[in-house]
Amino acid sequence: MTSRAAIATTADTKAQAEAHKIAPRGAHIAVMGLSHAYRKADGPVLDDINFEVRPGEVMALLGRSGCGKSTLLHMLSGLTLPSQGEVAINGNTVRDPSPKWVMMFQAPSLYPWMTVAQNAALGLRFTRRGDEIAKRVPEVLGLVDLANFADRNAQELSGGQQQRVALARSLAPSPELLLLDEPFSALDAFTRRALQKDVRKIAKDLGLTLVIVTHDVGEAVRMADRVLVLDANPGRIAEDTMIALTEEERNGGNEAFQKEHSRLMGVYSDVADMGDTPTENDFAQL
Ligand SMILES: Nc1ncnc2c1ncn2[C@@H]1O[C@H](COP(=O)(O)OP(=O)(O)OP(=O)(O)O)[C@@H](O)[C@H]1O
Repeated sequence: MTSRAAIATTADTKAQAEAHKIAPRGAHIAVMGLSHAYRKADGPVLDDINFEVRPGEVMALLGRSGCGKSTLLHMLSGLTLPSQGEVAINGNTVRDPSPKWVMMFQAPSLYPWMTVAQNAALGLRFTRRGDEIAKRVPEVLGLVDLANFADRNAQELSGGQQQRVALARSLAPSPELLLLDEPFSALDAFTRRALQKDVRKIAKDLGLTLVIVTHDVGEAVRMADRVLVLDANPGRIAEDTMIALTEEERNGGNEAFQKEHSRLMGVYSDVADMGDTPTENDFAQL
């Protein structure tokens, strides 16, 4: 007789295989000698940035307000072109936005009068892949845990649920790369943590590459395999560090997490010249 555990394992494997069919392998990113000035007179916002992101890696860009994180993310997406240097994705220079790399922002920007399913379908409509909607939308709503909300109006959802719809809309065209610009910063702590965990899991299950901009050390420790800490005026990479935690440890409330959080907080404090070290209060928020 087949055991329950065996059935569960088969189902998991099938779900994973399906998930891998949904999205291709994550993108490889190479940033080479990138510098940028919005206006010559103001001097560079970013100066000589060089790094690579491996396919399937989750990378956090951590830095103080104004250090150029969003500017760098816009350059990864092709929304802004650098004054010098280049971004290459899978070996091709990025010159324009593409449905293969999608951005998510703090505001989910849904159409409130449309249903969840209609909003989730927009990415496919805009890329003229309307024929895939019937199959893809239920798949991505399942991934973001909103399968039962397909027919609800977007305005009836909570902020966290709306961000899940925005995520489903981003995932529908099967991107290789997700670029997140502080997407959870307007949410309460519990909703934020649930989304941090789920987005990392989805990226890992699908093999997507993920780059997230944040100034929240806890978010970087929970989500990232690797963190680039940016210096300001001009923005430069001051530290490139791995987060060595298991998936379970990333949930917080354990010694390994607190150690990584404390270490990264120390690095960030030094780079950002905040002159403070982690306190008991910082841990109270973990
Ligand atoms: N379109 C623009 N035109 C001119 N200057 C800009 C433009 N966008 C950003 N800047 C300037 O570039 C610098 C970096 O801005 P950016 O938004 O990239 O920083 P950030 O690290 O993402 O900040 P935050 O965490 O507050 O969002 C800032 O001094 C900002 O004023």
